[in-house]
Amino acid sequence: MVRTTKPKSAERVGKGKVTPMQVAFLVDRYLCDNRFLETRSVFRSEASSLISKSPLREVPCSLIPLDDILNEYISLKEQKVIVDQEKARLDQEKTRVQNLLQGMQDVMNVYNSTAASAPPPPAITSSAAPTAIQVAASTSQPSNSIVVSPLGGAVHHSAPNLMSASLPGNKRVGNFTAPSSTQSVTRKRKSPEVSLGAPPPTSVSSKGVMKKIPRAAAAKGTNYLTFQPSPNTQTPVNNNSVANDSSDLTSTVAKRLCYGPSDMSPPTTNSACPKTPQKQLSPQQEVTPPTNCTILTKERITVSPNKQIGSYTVERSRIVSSFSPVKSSKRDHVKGRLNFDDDDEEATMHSDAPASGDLVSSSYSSGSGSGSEAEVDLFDIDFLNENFPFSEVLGDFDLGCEGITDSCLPQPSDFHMETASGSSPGSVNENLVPDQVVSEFTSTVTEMIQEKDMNTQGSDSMTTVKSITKCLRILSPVEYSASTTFNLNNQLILLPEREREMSSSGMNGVKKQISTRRVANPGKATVLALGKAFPSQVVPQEHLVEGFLRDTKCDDPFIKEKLEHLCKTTTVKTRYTVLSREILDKYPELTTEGSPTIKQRLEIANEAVVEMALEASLGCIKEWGRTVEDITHIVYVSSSEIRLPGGDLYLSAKLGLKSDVNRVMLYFLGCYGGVTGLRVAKDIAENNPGSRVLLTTSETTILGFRPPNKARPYDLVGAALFGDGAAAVIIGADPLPSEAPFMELHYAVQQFVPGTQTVIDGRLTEEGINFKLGRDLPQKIEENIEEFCKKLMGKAGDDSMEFNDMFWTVHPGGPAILNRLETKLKLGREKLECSRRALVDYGNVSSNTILYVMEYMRDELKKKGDGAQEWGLGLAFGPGITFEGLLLRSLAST
Ligand SMILES: CC(C)(COP(=O)(O)OP(=O)(O)OC[C@H]1O[C@@H](n2cnc3c(N)ncnc32)[C@H](O)[C@@H]1OP(=O)(O)O)[C@@H](O)C(=O)NCCC(=O)NCCSC(=O)CC(=O)O
Repeated sequence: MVRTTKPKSAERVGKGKVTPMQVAFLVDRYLCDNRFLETRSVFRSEASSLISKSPLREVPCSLIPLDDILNEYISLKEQKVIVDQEKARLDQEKTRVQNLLQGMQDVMNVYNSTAASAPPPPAITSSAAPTAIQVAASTSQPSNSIVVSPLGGAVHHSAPNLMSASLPGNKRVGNFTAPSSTQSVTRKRKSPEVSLGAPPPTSVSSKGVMKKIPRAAAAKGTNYLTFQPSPNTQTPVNNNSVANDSSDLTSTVAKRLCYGPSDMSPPTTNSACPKTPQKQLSPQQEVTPPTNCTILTKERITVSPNKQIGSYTVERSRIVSSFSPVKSSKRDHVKGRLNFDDDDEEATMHSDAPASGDLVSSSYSSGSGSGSEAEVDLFDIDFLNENFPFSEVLGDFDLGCEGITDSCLPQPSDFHMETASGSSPGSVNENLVPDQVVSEFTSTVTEMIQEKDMNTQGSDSMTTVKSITKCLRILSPVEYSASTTFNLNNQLILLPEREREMSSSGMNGVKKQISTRRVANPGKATVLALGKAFPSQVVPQEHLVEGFLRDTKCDDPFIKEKLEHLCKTTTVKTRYTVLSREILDKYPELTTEGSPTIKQRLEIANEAVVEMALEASLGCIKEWGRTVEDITHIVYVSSSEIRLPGGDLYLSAKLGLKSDVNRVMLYFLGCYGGVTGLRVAKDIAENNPGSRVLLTTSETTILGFRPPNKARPYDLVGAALFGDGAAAVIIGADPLPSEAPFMELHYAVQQFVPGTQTVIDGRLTEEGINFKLGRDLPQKIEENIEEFCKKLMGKAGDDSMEFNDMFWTVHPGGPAILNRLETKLKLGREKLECSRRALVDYGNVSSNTILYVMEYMRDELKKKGDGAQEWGLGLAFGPGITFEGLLLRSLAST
């Protein structure tokens, strides 16, 4: 037993843990052991004060040799350096991983704000928006707020003086004290203002219409007469705008109102995603570390980013075995034998300072737990939300650390990696759908320190083994039709519909259904993205008559009354038009009956349709998320331009498509052209593996604008019904995980009704297009539609399916057509709701309209979730009379 009195603090050396007396004994022992007897004698006399204070005069025999202590000290120092280096390296790794995860989260946020958001509607805004609707003053009076009708010469103080509407065929509305057409067709709709009038006078483009208004000028609004919108009214367009504006896919143009003020308020962006508080992961179970110094940590986090239904699983398994007790006791042994205060006969005592072994293990053992597992529904996590705390959840996630082959770390000879990690870090679930895994990060950090050569007493050895296998698997962000199950390795997997049965009967492990989203049939064309665009001028229906009649210098009360009636019964509330005050100023001959103006009209139209098509295509490609280089084919549909080469080439060039993109131009099909485009794109996509087809439709009514005439009553129908715009979709089969198909084009049919070719009769003349619209069109459609629909339905392979079991995406040629179809097929009132909404919001925009309806239908099907129908029909009608039909399959969540 070695005892000493407690040293006074003033006598302490260094941190006060070793006393001069203890050192003196060690030196004395060293001199004795090495037989430095003379020196020892001198030392003993010189250090007699220290030695004499000790109750022991002689060095205890059991005192550990100084050499040994120093050797151990050096060894431990070396270990500490190694550990510090490793710790620094792991910190770097951690930073790297956190950056990586941040990047992933950013990508997810982008995904969230596009694919997961509802598509935007056409301009117009919520009445609640803090907006002043502005009406442009005449371009000739840029600085005042009075609207001047250049045609009538009258000065008006109200909006009805403004704008024009243009219509296809012979039905056109005139009188365009419209805003300068220098406003871009494609201006962002985020502007809080809906401007009605012309921007500051700008030089009129030689080409006519679509020059962009300088933003600053538009913002100043010096040439605008400002109207306050009614706070209590909101057009359906507004509703849709708010509901759909999040995707930012469409032309976000600051629209100018034509023909006066409206109750429209500016478009708003609605990209907010519901933020759901995250569930806390269940706390890890604390376990008492066993006494073996092996640390095994295994974490697997499997996340399905499907926000609808999903699962997030955290699996942590750690076994922490402390170091060999011998190790710590060795140190204690050393210390103890120096400690003269200890009561223990063996002079062992516990140190306040951590043992060197603790230094090695401390950075890993803190979270020691065992076999904990947390599982959280993605309903509550909102994985794609920007607040999803990836980095928090993943904490000290280690990626890419396989190479902990730091040469300074001794490798244990008896350590097997597989044993430690418990799984192969690189193993990929063989049950996953090909291409479904977007990314997988697996990392194994293994650290092994074997202290073999420490000069310690006895058989002490220290072996530290740390293996951390962490696997983050991000399944396809596509809301894939799948059931979820866990494979043998307990990895979460998603199975497509066609594999579900197999999984339910034969799969081992836990099976858990997290998503029932439908998968497109292999090889079938799907709609992968959608975009739309509109020209700058907005035409509020209630102001159309006055402006149109003024611009066309028509004062016939009969025509006025009839047009007013039709403006109401068409149900249209807003339309967009290329034709503007500026154009009418430049081309006054457009309002003169019989004047040869085809050249002027084409000058305007050719440029305008391509510009709108460009904007719609860009929005669509943005939503799609891939690059223009990935577009292999383009189908361009328009009945509003004529030139060689056609708009397909101009559009391809402006988009920067590859020069070997395969182009198809579909001219002058009329209102069914959008569905024809879908059919052609479908054929291309299904017959060219890997192809991606951009279908763009673009129309303006400028070719058919002309003054009203009693001899052409159908012109008035057109004036009250038609609008301008563009739309685009990407079509492709076998979607990639990064793509988000929402509709399958399952089957397509075109058919004409014999003997009806004169019902819609369009003729190109020197004066533009004359478009005769037969009164009997709704009836002809009614008579033939049922058989046509049944033909399409039959391809779904479900004999029991009835019309009301499907969703209906129908071109809204006019209310009479929709009403007759609804009555004939005994459809529920809600079945044609999307068609009616598109008609109200945009009017009949010819070939584009079906795509606007499809966009609304996409939203509806998503909203319905489980209640959404799987099968639907897409229908459009036009000259011929031609029916174009598609059997559609919704891929929305169910
Ligand atoms: C236009 C309507 C909204 C009007 O409905 P109403 O409820 O007012 O009642 P209504 O049908 O009696 O029509 C009102 C007045 O307009 C006249 N009227 C209606 N349609 C007419 C036409 N095509 N030609 C000439 N006049 C017409 C009626 O004779 C009547 O006049 P009076 O009182 O003097 O008797 C509706 O008829 C309708 O939706 N029609 C279908 C429009 C259409 O054809 N769309 C397809 C566009 S072409 C297309 O989409 C494809 C393509 O372009 O390729």
